[in-house]
Parts: sequence; C-alpha cells; structure tokens
Amino acid sequence: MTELRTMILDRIRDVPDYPKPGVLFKDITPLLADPVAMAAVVDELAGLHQVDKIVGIEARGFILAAPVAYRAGAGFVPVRKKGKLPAATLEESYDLEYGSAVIEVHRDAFAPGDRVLVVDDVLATGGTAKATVELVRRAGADVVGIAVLMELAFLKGRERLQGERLHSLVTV
Ligand SMILES: O=P(O)(O)OC[C@H]1O[C@H](OP(=O)(O)OP(=O)(O)O)[C@H](O)[C@@H]1O
Ligand SMILES: Nc1ncnc2[nH]cnc12
Repeated sequence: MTELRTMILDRIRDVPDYPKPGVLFKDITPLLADPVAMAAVVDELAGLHQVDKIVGIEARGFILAAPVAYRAGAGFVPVRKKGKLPAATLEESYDLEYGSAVIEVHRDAFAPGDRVLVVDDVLATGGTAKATVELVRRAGADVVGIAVLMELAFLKGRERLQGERLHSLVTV
C-alpha cells in the first residue's frame, strides 16, 4: 500500500447507520484536520490533469476542490444544491446512496470548451458524479476527469461512469 493511501485510510472514520440505518458513513473530518495529510491529498489531486476549472460538489466536495483549484492554478466552479446559486442556472436531478437531490450550476460558469476536473470526497452509487458531469457538459465545458478521495467499490459507481476518466485515491 502506498504511503498516501495509508495516510488517507488511517484518517477516515466509519460511522455505522448514518444518516440512515444500514449506511456505513465515511467521515473525512479526521483527514481534514491533519494538515500534512490534506496537503498530500490536495497535491495529488492537483497533479492529475491540466485543466481550466475545477468543479466542486456541495458540500464536502468544496472542501477538497477549492484548495485543489488553487494548487492547480485553475478556477473553481461550485455545483450547488438547488436554490443556492443566485444567477441563471442549469439543473439535474439524481439519486444517491441515501436519498435524492437536485443540483445546479450557473449557466455562464464556463467558457466554451473549458477543460474541467470534477472533484468530490466520496464516490458511492455514482449518482452525484454522473449528474454533475451531465450538468457541466450541458454548460458547454469539456469534462476531462472525475477525481474522488474515496471510492466505495461495492456500490458500483464506476459502472455508471463508463467512458469517463475516474481517479480515486483509495478504493474500499
Ligand atoms: O455516489 P453517490 O451515491 O451519489 O454519493 C456520493 C455523494 O454523497 C455525498 O454528498 P451529500 O449529498 O451527502 O452531500 P454533503 O457533501 O453536503 O454531505 C458525497 O459528498 C458525494 O457528493
Ligand atoms: N457511505 C457514505 N459515506 C460518506 N459519504 C457518502 N456519500 C454517499 N454515500 C456515502
């Protein structure tokens, strides 16, 4: 196991039955609280692709995506839950491991053909990531990859993202 992988796994806490019975929640707050581990994660994600924009998915995705954008010298674009963005938006509905939601992006968030990396903390069923990719493409950008800290392989999110370049720093 690589040093980065060990560092990440040692700092993710399993919380059973949150937010619903039967869900094993992967809590990243111990990782966020460790500056050395966070710097290693951000550096790794920032080095994956040369892009114009990093897209972060509300809310935990923001925590990773914003420093990745800074480190990569790219712009940051928020994909937010419905009703939070002030100007004209595009929206997508989706299901995730423990519910459903609607996400939005500003219609003018990208220049045509902007190269984009989508960043999030966890890939579970892939519903959130898939909806985000659709949204970003509808807004006129070119999604060159999806990067997550942790992939929950048993939920088969990767299968829903066939054809995309998916990077996960750890898979469990
Ligand atoms: O692969 P999926 O099954 O779609 O699940 C993954 C998504 O679920 C979590 O977000 P959540 O909607 O719980 O929002 P939060 O970041 O505000 O906690 C997580 O941060 C991912 O975005
Ligand atoms: N099991 C899980 N832990 C943390 N975040 C998640 N998002 C979707 N499923 C999750």
